[in-house]
Amino acid sequence: MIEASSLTKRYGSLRALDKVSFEVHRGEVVGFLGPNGAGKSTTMRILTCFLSASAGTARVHGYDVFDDPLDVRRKLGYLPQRAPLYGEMNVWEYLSFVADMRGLDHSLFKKRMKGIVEVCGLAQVLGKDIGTLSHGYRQRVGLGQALVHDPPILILDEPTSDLDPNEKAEVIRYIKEIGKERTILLSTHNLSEVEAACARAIVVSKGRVVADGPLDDIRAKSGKVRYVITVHEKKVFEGGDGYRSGARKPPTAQEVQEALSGLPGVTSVTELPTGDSAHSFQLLGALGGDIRPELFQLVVQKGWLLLEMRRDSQSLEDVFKALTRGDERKDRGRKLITDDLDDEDEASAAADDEDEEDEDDDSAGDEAKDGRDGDEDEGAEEEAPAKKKG
Ligand SMILES: Nc1ncnc2c1ncn2[C@@H]1O[C@H](COP(=O)(O)OP(=O)(O)OP(=O)(O)O)[C@@H](O)[C@H]1O
Repeated sequence: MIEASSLTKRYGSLRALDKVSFEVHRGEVVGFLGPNGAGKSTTMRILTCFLSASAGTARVHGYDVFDDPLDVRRKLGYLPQRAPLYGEMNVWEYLSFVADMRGLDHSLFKKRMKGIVEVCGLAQVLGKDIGTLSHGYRQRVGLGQALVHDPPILILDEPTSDLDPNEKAEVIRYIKEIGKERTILLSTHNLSEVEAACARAIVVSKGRVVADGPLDDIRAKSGKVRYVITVHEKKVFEGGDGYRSGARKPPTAQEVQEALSGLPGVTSVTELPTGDSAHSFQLLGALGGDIRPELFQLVVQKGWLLLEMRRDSQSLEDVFKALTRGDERKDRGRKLITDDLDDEDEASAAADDEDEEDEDDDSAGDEAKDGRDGDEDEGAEEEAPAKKKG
């Protein structure tokens, strides 16, 4: 449904995308992950025909984003980072306006609205001015506008940024619902959202794809497995049994740490924050083995009171950090275009750079014109639609 092939994008001397390639298949909800400045929005804006690539190709639902932008736009709904909303319109008027722009006749729009209102949770606010809505509701309206023409593919650029935790959870719930029948590419910084909504993720760092696959495969990328063990620090049982009796003294954190570090296969032991009455440690070990039996034996032998023991592959967050380490907002170290341009790239770079000097996030729609498609009106439609008079 989405196919990006060696997409490269230069902004002046900065190579924002460097041969980005991936595919998204029918029915998938794919997380598009990366730190600030990794190139997520740039990729999404190319896929949605708001920006032209400096090199490479992209197809959406079989249509080329450069050659067939109108067909591409018919097949996809796009929620940019800042949803294109008009504060003084009420929700119904706004969605009806978007439907007009999409060429939907009114009866079809009304029919569609039933589903959209339900799936985006808009029933309570249809008559309210958008300017008076909370961020969470505005994002739901943004989702609604992306769905008006019933597209099979949705591209959502950080739809939950700026939302409070409750609003985030709500919007993710609606995205999951929408994802039952559609293909979705969802960019976010929030790893728990990816874990909640997606089975697969693509991780980008410094303009390159550094991981692409099912979440479990990405978690396993570190090749390490994590154990968490928590023992009680001073538990005394009613009947006098527990640490107070016999030789069993409450263990100190140092004692526990040393004993855990001595287990075979353990590569690192880190203390985790806990309440006052427990010692908790994270252990890293090789993916192949399982040291839980040895852990259990150690606990028994030492007479510790075990509160928790679990084993999981490293968290997505750990792997994400490892994969994108050194990717900084300021683009330090990002490859400059003069590094390794081929002749063709170099010839077009100067012209592209001139075109792109004026680009900023609010000038959507003015970029798909550098010789690839030139369809400016359509480009302006989604991200900054011209408002209808009257
Ligand atoms: N119009 C532009 N002109 C010049 N540089 C740009 C422009 N848009 C983006 N960039 C740069 O390109 C790189 C990729 O930006 P992009 O917005 O695609 O990243 P992102 O992963 O979406 O980041 P964020 O999560 O912060 O939105 C960044 O270094 C950014 O500063």
